[in-house]
Amino acid sequence: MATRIRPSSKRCAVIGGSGFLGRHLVERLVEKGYSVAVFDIAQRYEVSGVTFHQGDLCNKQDLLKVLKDVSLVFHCASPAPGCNDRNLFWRVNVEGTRTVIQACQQAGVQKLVLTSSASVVFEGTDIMNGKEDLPYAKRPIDYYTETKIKQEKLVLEACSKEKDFLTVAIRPHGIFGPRDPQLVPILVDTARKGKMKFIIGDGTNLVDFTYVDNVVHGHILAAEHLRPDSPLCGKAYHITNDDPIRFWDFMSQVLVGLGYDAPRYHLPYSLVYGIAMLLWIITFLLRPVVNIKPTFTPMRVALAGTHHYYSCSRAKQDMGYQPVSSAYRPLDRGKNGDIGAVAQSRRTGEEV
Ligand SMILES: NC(=O)C1=CN([C@@H]2O[C@H](COP(=O)(O)OP(=O)(O)OC[C@H]3O[C@@H](n4cnc5c(N)ncnc54)[C@H](O)[C@@H]3O)[C@@H](O)[C@H]2O)C=CC1
Ligand SMILES: CC(C)CCC[C@@H](C)[C@H]1CC[C@H]2C3=C(CC[C@]12C)[C@@]1(C)CCC(=O)C[C@@H]1CC3
Repeated sequence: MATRIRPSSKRCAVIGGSGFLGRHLVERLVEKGYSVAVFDIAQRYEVSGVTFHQGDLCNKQDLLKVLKDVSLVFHCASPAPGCNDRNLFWRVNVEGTRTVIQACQQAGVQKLVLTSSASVVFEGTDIMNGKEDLPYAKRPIDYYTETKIKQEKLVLEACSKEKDFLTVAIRPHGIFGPRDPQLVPILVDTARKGKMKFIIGDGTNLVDFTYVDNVVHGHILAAEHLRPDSPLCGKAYHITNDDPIRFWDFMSQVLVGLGYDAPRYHLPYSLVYGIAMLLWIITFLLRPVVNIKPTFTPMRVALAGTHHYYSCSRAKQDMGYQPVSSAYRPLDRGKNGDIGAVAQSRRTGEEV
């Protein structure tokens, strides 16, 4: 029987490596001396020493070409949470992740680190200092959450010491930082349309917004601590700034920092949630005729009006996690308005 030569543990692949989080992860891995292959449906940048492979993760043959000589895989690809296409979410997050697992096993990959989401336990009601043992949402609030739950279960259940295939899931929440395609752009777009005048609820709800460097750090620590004898095998880990902030303070600081007015007038949470639900039903019924994208989806309203912050004590205990960038407040924006650039400058010492 032919023996397979194990690739170096510093050879890895990042599926979804062209995305926001993926690119930060790739850059940090390169800094740490890893040799990195990116697999993504699109190539959006170039980094010396990184190889790019354009392909769909639902295609096993495409994946096998890249995974054949890596020992570690990070899977951080997903359709954008705001997209409302159930078939796409199922195809990529569920069927595609099944294909990723099979391809990893067939190629002899030893470790798979999944980017899951803390939203897998969020049902639209308050979560305060939530630990990883909270049950998965029984009534997921949207297709994104529904398929992230399935995806996480698939990856964690595939963990097998006998098969020499170890898995772990990282659950970040509300990631922000340089090149964020979602949080600040959606917020600014909403403000430009004059729709950010209202505070949903009493405005005191605490949430986690997590700086992208911390999320990257959590992923790499998880990969490096994932061994057959470690407690990480087949487990999920919250990664946060360990510094929850009032949702509406964060929003106001970003908006005021960028020259917009802070939201001022309060609206009752249940009223706004009810309207968002009604709008969602109407857009669903009208979808065969016209494709409308409401700004205030039930998921966004729920996130804006409830507490949702999580404990990262399991990550501290099992992998020595500590936030690498903590005392950041979004008011400290750069000259160009890129709030993430400020936190990055704290790390690099550059002026922004
Ligand atoms: N941004 C956030 O606040 C949070 C994100 N996450 C998770 O983090 C991960 C990364 O998210 P972001 O970087 O924010 O998103 P992103 O949209 O910037 O990156 C996702 C990447 O996946 C790629 N991709 C999508 N479908 C693919 C397919 N079929 N085959 C190959 N590549 C494909 C896209 O081209 C993109 O480059 C996702 O799994 C997301 O669920 C979890 C919690 C919070
Ligand atoms: C329209 C306003 C009420 C809200 C504008 C800001 C929102 C765009 C963001 C506030 C919390 C964010 C968030 C996510 C996306 C962007 C927000 C809704 C996620 C859903 C991204 C994917 C995840 O896994 C969980 C995130 C939770 C927080």
